Amino acid sequence: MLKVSHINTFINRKKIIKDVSFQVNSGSIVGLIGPNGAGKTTIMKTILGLTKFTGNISVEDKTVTENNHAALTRVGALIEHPAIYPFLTGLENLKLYSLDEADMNNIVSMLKMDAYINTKSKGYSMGMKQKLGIAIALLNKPQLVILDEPMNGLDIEATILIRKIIKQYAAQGSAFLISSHVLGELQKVMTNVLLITEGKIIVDEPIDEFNRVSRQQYHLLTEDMPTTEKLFAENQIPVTKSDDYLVIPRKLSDQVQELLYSHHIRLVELSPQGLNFEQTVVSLLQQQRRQSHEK
Ligand SMILES: Nc1ncnc2c1ncn2[C@@H]1O[C@H](COP(=O)(O)OP(=O)(O)OP(=O)(O)O)[C@@H](O)[C@H]1O
Repeated sequence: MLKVSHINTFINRKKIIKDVSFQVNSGSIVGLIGPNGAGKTTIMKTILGLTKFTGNISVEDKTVTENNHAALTRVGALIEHPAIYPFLTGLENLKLYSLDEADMNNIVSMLKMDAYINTKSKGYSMGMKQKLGIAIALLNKPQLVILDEPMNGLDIEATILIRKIIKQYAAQGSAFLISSHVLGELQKVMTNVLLITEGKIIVDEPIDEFNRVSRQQYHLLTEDMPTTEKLFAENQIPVTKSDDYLVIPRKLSDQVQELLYSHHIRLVELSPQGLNFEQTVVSLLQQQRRQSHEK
């Protein structure tokens, strides 16, 4: 569906996105997550042909370029603030983009916007504008929907509703690329995780695989934690801290035990640990930062 191959994106001659490749398949919901300034919005803008880039982007095998947006006719998007004309009503805004009135009316009622859709959008609250932006992105049965922070400003009922609609559209074959800072929120809908930091993708996995691997961590406690930490740093053992413990990858548990034994540091606890999604993301970002400092 969407294929992104080796893209580099430049803003003011600075490379912001660095050799990024990934795919979004029909029916999948890909969560694009990463710290502030990682490049999430820039990737989305690049896919929409709104930035200068090198590499290749295609939607259903049609190539997107900065000057040719023909491949994007069946792509819906909400990036940053919704593009809404304030002196038009919600419905008039939708009509600017809609190709099918029945589809448009269905989206209005699905998103529960009937009560205000015929009033001028300048009077809308932030959440109402956000819903209108999502409605625009969902018009015309899109093959691909790109949503940057879609839950911004939405109350809990609207959030649950949007989540349900996203799943419904995906079940009918639409592909989604969604960024969010609310990891718990994305976790409830996404089928795949894309983790980006400093313009590079460091994880691209189905969510089940990501969750499986994230459980492969051990909590470690020794009788002398400062020396243990120093020893691990000297031996390039990647660790992260979690409360009083150190967290190590399972595959290194034998090596770690030997190292502690040979330095006469007594092991107090070494136990398998299921990190939650948020902890895993933080741990991966910490590891990545350490690796890029070592280079
Ligand atoms: N118009 C611009 N001019 C200069 N630098 C920019 C511009 N847009 C983005 N950048 C830079 O590109 C990098 C990536 O920004 P981007 O907005 O894509 O990050 P993000 O992951 O969406 O962040 P956030 O989570 O804070 O929204 C940042 O370092 C940012 O400073």
